[in-house]
Amino acid sequence: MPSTILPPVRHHVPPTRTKENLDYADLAVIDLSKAHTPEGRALLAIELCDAIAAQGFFYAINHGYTQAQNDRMFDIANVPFSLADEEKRLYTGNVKESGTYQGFKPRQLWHIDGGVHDQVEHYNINRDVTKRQHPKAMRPFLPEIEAFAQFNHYSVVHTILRLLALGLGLPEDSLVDQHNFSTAGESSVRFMNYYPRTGDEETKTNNVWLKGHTDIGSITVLWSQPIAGLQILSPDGKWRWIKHIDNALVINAGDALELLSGGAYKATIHRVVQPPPDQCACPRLGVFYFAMPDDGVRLVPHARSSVGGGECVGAPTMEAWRKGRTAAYGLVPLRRRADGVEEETVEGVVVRHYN
Ligand SMILES: O=C(O)CCC(=O)C(=O)O
Ligand SMILES: [Fe+2]
Repeated sequence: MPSTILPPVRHHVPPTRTKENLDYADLAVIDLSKAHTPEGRALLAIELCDAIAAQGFFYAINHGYTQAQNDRMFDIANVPFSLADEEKRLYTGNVKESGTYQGFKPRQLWHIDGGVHDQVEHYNINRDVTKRQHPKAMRPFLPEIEAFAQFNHYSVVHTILRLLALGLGLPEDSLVDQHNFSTAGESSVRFMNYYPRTGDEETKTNNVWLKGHTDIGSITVLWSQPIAGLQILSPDGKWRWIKHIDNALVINAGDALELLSGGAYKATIHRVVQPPPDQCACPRLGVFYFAMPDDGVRLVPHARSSVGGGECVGAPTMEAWRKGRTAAYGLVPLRRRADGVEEETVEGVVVRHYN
């Protein structure tokens, strides 16, 4: 029988939530425990499609992970950021050449604005945790990280994809069949740490830490954490804050889902800005699961869906899309439109960045 004693890890004490009265987005809360029956899924599919059409982002609760399991993953998430710089360098991925974020994404890689680069570090682990070597300090936690990836993939992402397929009038497993856990692809766990910036960096970027963007993959699962900063572009054109809910998931659609659904599920534009004054001095630790279709999936709409599709000449595969997007993001000059939105073209598709 496997041991139930988990390797020790320093406890990450989450900062208290902000007392500022922020303009929060009013997001739907989807109760995933209702997805266990076909009747429940039929009802949830309607709720979910309405939520995605209204705001693009939604919360998921009753997903099956306890608060204690969630806390433990944040403790583990903090481990890579406490390593010595030399160790971090050894495990830094070559983002531009490889078109993947596996390993460390160092600070200052991406240009944000006015010559200022990011202060975001992340450590990315493919759901196949054996794909790369990990720093020694991370190795004791790999079985838990793998179990966490499986939980996100099967219990959260597959559940959502079934509901989304139903919403398109497709057989329930149509999208699930394009997101296999063991097929080549880049669905990954990401631990992310934002470091406070200088006043000069804040001024030159208008307090933007991560520019307005859409995510590359199909579904992003963000494990809600107390430091405010994430904002979504609401349908009325205003940026609104995402509120923290204990042990909830904040979920959104990305580019790949927009392409597979023929635009029925839009990739929502979001950004990260400087947290409010009572939180802005703390590093902002995040835990994510970025789900992507399998590398070989061509990003064309499902032919039998209610939005039609199937024919999309020259549409990229997921592999080409994720590599093209990753290699370009924050690293290539952008075309600035008269309205301030910046553009680049990846695999023949126009990608926009918002400030
Ligand atoms: O840190 C956050 O809250 C969001 C990060 C994000 O949007 C991303 O990594 O794509
Ligand atoms: Fe994002």
